[in-house]
Amino acid sequence: MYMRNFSRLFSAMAGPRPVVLSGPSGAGKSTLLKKLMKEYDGVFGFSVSHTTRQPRPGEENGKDYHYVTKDAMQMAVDNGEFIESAVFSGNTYGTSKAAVQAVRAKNLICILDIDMQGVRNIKKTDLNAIYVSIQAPSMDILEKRLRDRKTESEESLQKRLNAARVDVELSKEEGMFDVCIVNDVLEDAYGKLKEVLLEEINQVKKTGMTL
Ligand SMILES: Nc1ncnc2c1ncn2[C@@H]1O[C@H](COP(=O)(O)OP(=O)(O)OP(=O)(O)O)[C@@H](O)[C@H]1O
Ligand SMILES: Nc1nc2c(ncn2[C@@H]2O[C@H](COP(=O)(O)O)[C@@H](O)[C@H]2O)c(=O)[nH]1
Repeated sequence: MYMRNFSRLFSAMAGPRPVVLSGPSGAGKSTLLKKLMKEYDGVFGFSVSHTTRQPRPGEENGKDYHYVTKDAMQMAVDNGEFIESAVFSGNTYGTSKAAVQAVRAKNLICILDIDMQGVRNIKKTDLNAIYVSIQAPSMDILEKRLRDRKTESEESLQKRLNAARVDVELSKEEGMFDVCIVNDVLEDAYGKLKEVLLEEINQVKKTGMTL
């Protein structure tokens, strides 16, 4: 029900199409979106999710995530504050209506970095997003990247690798994604991502200049 209300409110706000990045943990979504936001300052805005997981070293509350307790998250979900929420690797994550509206109010391209459950739920809304799957070249490379990132305990790493195996299969479903980018050489993957988003980028740049 709240999803439909949100959709009505959202479709009333014309603007650039949001971009959903999804793919296994460690595939390189954050790396790619940070490059995009740095190169196109004033074009993209990140939808800051809520999470019950602990912040990693270097992550900032309100910038990378809104870090909340399980109780606070549950209360906000029950209040209908989220467009979607999902449990991933033992923690809850969610996209609030406020996070997306904050970006859209500035007429920026809203980027969401969400898991496959989130993709399925966002697809039920009127967000009219561009869905981009980011994949690692292989499970071995994915595991190496996750281990080298040094953010996960062995238990969390195994949970993420298990989720990744499911994720890889689900992402092959017909019509799930508009495009799939294999993030092997970072600059090549980044080039492909820019190519996919070029039309939206140019539109925002053009509109920005006439404001
Ligand atoms: N093309 C690449 N080649 C080598 N290493 C990469 C490449 N892309 C990203 N990495 C590295 O792999 C690790 C995982 O990348 P990143 O954190 O961006 O993944 P993610 O998909 O956002 O993961 P999560 O879903 O867990 O947030 C990071 O240490 C990053 O520096
Ligand atoms: N469904 C949602 N998934 C989300 C959201 N924010 C992040 N994520 C996904 O969670 C995993 C793990 O992220 P990490 O930062 O702990 O490594 C990753 O796949 C993200 O894409 C959200 O709001 N909703």
